[in-house]
Amino acid sequence: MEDSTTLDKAVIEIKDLYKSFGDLHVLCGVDLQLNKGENVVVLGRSGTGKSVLIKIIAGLLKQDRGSCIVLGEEVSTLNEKELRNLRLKIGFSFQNSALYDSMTVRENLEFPLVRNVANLTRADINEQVESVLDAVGLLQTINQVPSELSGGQRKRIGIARTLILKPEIMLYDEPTAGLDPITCLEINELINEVKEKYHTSSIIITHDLTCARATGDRIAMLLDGKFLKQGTFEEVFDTDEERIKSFYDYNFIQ
Ligand SMILES: Nc1ncnc2c1ncn2[C@@H]1O[C@H](COP(=O)(O)OP(=O)(O)OP(=O)(O)O)[C@@H](O)[C@H]1O
Repeated sequence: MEDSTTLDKAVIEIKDLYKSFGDLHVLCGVDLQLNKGENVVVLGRSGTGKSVLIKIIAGLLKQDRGSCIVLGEEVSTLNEKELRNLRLKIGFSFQNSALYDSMTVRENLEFPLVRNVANLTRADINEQVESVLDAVGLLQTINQVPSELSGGQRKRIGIARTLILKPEIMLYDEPTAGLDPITCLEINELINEVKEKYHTSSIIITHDLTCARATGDRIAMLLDGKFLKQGTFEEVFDTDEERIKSFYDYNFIQ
């Protein structure tokens, strides 16, 4: 019997999810719950199906079996209009921040706002752009173009661009990939600040254990198509399970 208080708190509820591509069985009975205000890290080696999982959550792929309920709605049953509405409540931070190179930071941030929110005055737009830039610590870059920014700064602007629509859920795909260790720490801090300031619930996809430890209230370890273990960082890695131990050792001896 489900606990109704737990269900009320869930913003994403995935149950017994399966996804194959021909003979390639990628997800084989995945269960995952993201609660309101929580950061869940999905850890797994390359090719284990982390991106496939994110795409099912975003309605970009359909599962073969099982359910994926996001903000109370089974994603696979939504039509295009319903999907668009749902996606407005989800902020996607992708590996390449995909900013528009020809636009300034200000214009990059205005773009999603003007496109998705009706009846904003010039003052509203300025206020929201400046507020979100301030939140990511980059107000001073407002008139610069992406090519003048560092990789870490571009990542922050990418996050700001998703935050400007005030999403309830953030999906971070490899937020620290390709960044130097200090910048990685700054991005980890930012992910935690976003949770506090914007009250988001987040799934963070990574194979960076430092990021996982710094940002995850809970870690879910994806292996062979299933979550092998879920818990705090210590709970997951304090184990005799060989596959988890080797994942840990490999990451820290690189
Ligand atoms: N549309 C698709 N058609 C066929 N195979 C696919 C498709 N999408 C993903 N796959 C396969 O599913 C497997 C899981 O891919 P996925 O991109 O989810 O891995 P990942 O865990 O995100 O890896 P990485 O960390 O390298 O990004 C891979 O073998 C991939 O080739």
